[in-house]
Amino acid sequence: MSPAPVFPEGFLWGAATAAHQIEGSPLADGAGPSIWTRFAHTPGMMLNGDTGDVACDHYHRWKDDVKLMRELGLKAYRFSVSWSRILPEGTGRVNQAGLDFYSNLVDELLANGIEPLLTLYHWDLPAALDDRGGWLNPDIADWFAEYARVLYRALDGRVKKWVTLNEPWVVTDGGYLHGALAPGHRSKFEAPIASHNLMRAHGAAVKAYREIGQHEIGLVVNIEPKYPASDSAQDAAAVRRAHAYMNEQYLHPALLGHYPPELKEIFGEAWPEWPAEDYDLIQQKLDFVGINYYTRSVTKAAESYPLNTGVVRQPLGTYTETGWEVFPQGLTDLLLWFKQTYGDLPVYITENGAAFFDPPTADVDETGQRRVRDPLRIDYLRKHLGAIHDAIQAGVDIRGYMLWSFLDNLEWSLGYSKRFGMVHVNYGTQERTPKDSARWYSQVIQSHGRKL
Ligand SMILES: N#[N+]C[C@@H]1[C@@H](O)[C@H](O)[C@@H](O)[C@@H]2O[C@H]12
Repeated sequence: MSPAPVFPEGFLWGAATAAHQIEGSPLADGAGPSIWTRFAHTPGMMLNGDTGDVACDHYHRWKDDVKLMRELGLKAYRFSVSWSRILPEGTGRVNQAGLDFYSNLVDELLANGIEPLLTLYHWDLPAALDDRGGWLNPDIADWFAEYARVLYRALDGRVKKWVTLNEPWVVTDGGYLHGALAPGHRSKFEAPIASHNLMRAHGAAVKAYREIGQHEIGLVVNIEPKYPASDSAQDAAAVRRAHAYMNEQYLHPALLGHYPPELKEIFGEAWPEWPAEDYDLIQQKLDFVGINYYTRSVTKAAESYPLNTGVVRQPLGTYTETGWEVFPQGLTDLLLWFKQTYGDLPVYITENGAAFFDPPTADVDETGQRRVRDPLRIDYLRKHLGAIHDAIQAGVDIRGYMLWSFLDNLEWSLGYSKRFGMVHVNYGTQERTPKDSARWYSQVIQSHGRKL
């Protein structure tokens, strides 16, 4: 029997969400529309025509949700702020009601012994800024820093862990290259510009934090290990391109001050030469990096735009509802790569979880209590926490784990069709029901990981 895993003293056990995915009421109390308010109301963009107009109604149920977090024993909660609740036009006028919402949420978390981790940008750009070019306009670095300063001045001290951007790769790959996500652009020329401006904005926000803040700030990236489908030179080159495009495109400029050379190869004429001062702005000292991990990709050379790579489905693999292979070893491999490439910067696993089929309404067990059995999710979480522990044992400085997600929620353009929550949401009644995985995670937290 292997000894029970031991996680470091102070390891932070939590869960994560994002504003547009859970709050609902996107235009309440003076808030301005975001690109997701617009995108969701554009016919054909969202599965089943779902929108974030109601979502989990967290905008009204936040106190009960925090109470449930405490009952489940969460020590931390990662959430995002909707920029257009704070600055309805994206810059200028501050909407005090929006600021009050998040200030009250932070106070309630702290009153319940839960540490807030605040993400400034989780994809819901103010529509008013998109009208001015959004992430394609270089001025957005200043706009983002202005927004960040409003929050730093209002919340720093109560919030001690800040994140600038969530998954810049998804913002550009989904929103500017392939068009599946807001604002729905499809341009090989726009994607590198959006990526670069996201990273400039990240740097500007970190720089602003150093002038105002007293605590910690970092960047959250979604990265996944790329394994070659064969030992051919073509597949090795495909892995190199896919790895650079997803795993190095944002971490390299943020931590090393340059882009991987493969990006010029991938984008060709669409890859600009950036001024040196941009790299100085982007490469600001960080206190941590957040890694969102879900799956791996077994990668082959293939005709595709613009990477010329393909993903090979594994015949003996286990796959989630989103078609992602369950591969915990990939998380250990990735964390070891991170340490080897970027050094001993502290890491939080800021998202990890899986969508498996859960019923739209909870069952009722023999005692008359609502219940949602989700053994596949428990197995997924147990194995990935084991993979994290292996990386810790190998010397990676991992400081915490934020399960994705606290609640079932709006899975962006997939609507409510995918359930990632440890807590089930009946979207008809808004009833919350902790799934078996939530009860299991409570035990993990209480035992500090020994009861994996
Ligand atoms: N898909 N999926 C689940 C999850 C998504 O819901 C989050 O908003 C993103 O940060 C990240 O993509 C991961």
